[in-house]
Formats: sequence, C-alpha cells, structure tokens
Amino acid sequence: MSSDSPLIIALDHPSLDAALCLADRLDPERCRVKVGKELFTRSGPEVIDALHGRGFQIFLDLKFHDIPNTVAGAVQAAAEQGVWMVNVHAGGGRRMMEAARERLDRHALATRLIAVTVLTSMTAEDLAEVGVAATPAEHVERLAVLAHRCGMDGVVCSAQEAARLSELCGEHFLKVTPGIRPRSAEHGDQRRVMTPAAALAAGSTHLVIGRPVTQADDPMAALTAIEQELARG
Ligand SMILES: O=C(O)c1cc(=O)[nH]c(=O)n1[C@@H]1O[C@H](COP(=O)(O)O)[C@@H](O)[C@H]1O
Repeated sequence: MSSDSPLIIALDHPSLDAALCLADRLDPERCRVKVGKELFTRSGPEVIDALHGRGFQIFLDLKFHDIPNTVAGAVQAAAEQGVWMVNVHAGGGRRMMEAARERLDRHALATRLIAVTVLTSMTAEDLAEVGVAATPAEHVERLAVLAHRCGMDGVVCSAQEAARLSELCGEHFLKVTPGIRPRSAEHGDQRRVMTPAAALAAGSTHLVIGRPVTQADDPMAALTAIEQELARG
C-alpha cells in the first residue's frame, strides 16, 4: 500500500505493543509512519514486519553517522527490510553520504535516502556550543547543498528552511520537516517549529508529527484536524 499524504506519524513509543496499538488506529492510506531509535532499539526489526503487514510505508529514522563503510552497510540493511525511507547525518560528510548512495544504487535498492541537517531542537546557541558559528539557517543550507551534490534524495530540516532549500536544491529535493506544531500545541524540546499549513506552504514535502498526534487524547481526531488545516491551506 502507498500513501500520497505528506504526513508521517512518529511512533515514538516505548514498546512494540504500544506502537502497534496506535498504528491500528491509523489508516495507511492517510499517513506514513516513522520508526525511530527508542522503538527500534526495543523491538528490533519485528516492528518493521508488523507495520508492513498492516500496509504502512515506513521511514526508518536511525540517523546513521559513522565511517563510510559502516554507514553504507547499515543503509543497505535498512533498505533490504523494504523500508520506504532511511536517514543518515549530513554531518558525516561527503564520503559517508556517497558511500551510502553508491551501496543502494549497486544493489538496486529504491529506498529513499535522506540526510539530517541541523536538528529541529537546535538553536544558534546550541550550534555555537558545539563550535558552529553559523546560524541554523546558514548551516542547514551548507549541509543540504552538500547532501544534494552527494546524491541524497532530500534532507531533514525545519520547515523554516524549506523555502530557501527549494531555491537551492529544487522543488523535487525532499524536505522532510519535523518540529511541526499546530497553533495550540506545546513545543516541548522543539525549537525551530512551524504549523502544518505554513510548513506545506513553505515547501515542505513531508511533515513529521509525533506528540501532537500520539499524545493527544484522541489521536485520530488530532490527525483529522491537521488534515483539515492542510485542506484549508
Ligand atoms: O530525523 C528526524 O525524524 C528528526 C529530525 C529532527 O531534526 N528533529 C526531529 O524532531 N526528528 C524526529 O521527529 C520526531 C518529532 O516528534 P515530535 O516533536 O513529537 O513531533 C521525533 O521522532 C524526532 O526524533
């Protein structure tokens, strides 16, 4: 099954059962799902099979960041499980991203390969503390242009940077944007945030949404409200 929806729901749950409980309330024609570090570390590849069995396309968000050979092998392992999308950290550099791209191409694996630029939880102060003098917007641009040149299918960035990246890397270069917050939702640890409709208008191709849906009293109602906001533009 495949979905044309731009919505990717982050199943940041502490157990396989809890994740599947939510997945069973979602419609695979209305969203994709994201499996991240906590859920995958607890459940292993079993969660991938269980979600595929329910018809979901999966973004496996393990943010690989290691030497080129290690990342290429990890990306291949993810793709061979049939996931729709996988990510690496752009900060791993040119040779790492090129090795990952080459490995997927060599094995004719069609999984989308994207690179994380600057985490949406980070501000200019956070970057300065780790030795990056650029603003988040400047650093995202630098990493996205490098990722584009290395053959990535797109990047993870905040929606605040999406419009500029469309100019630099083209509309078809995927802009997968977490830090999505409906107007009344709490920001939590996210810093570079945008509402769903504003993010789509800015050029995000996919919206990653976790807590505003998964922690809602009625997750389906929260998802439907977001769909309605997007439909209104
Ligand atoms: O790669 C990601 O998915 C990611 C990158 C990033 O810069 N920021 C970010 O929040 N994420 C993920 O997106 C999801 C956002 O969840 P909420 O903040 O609950 O909506 C989490 O699963 C994060 O791990």
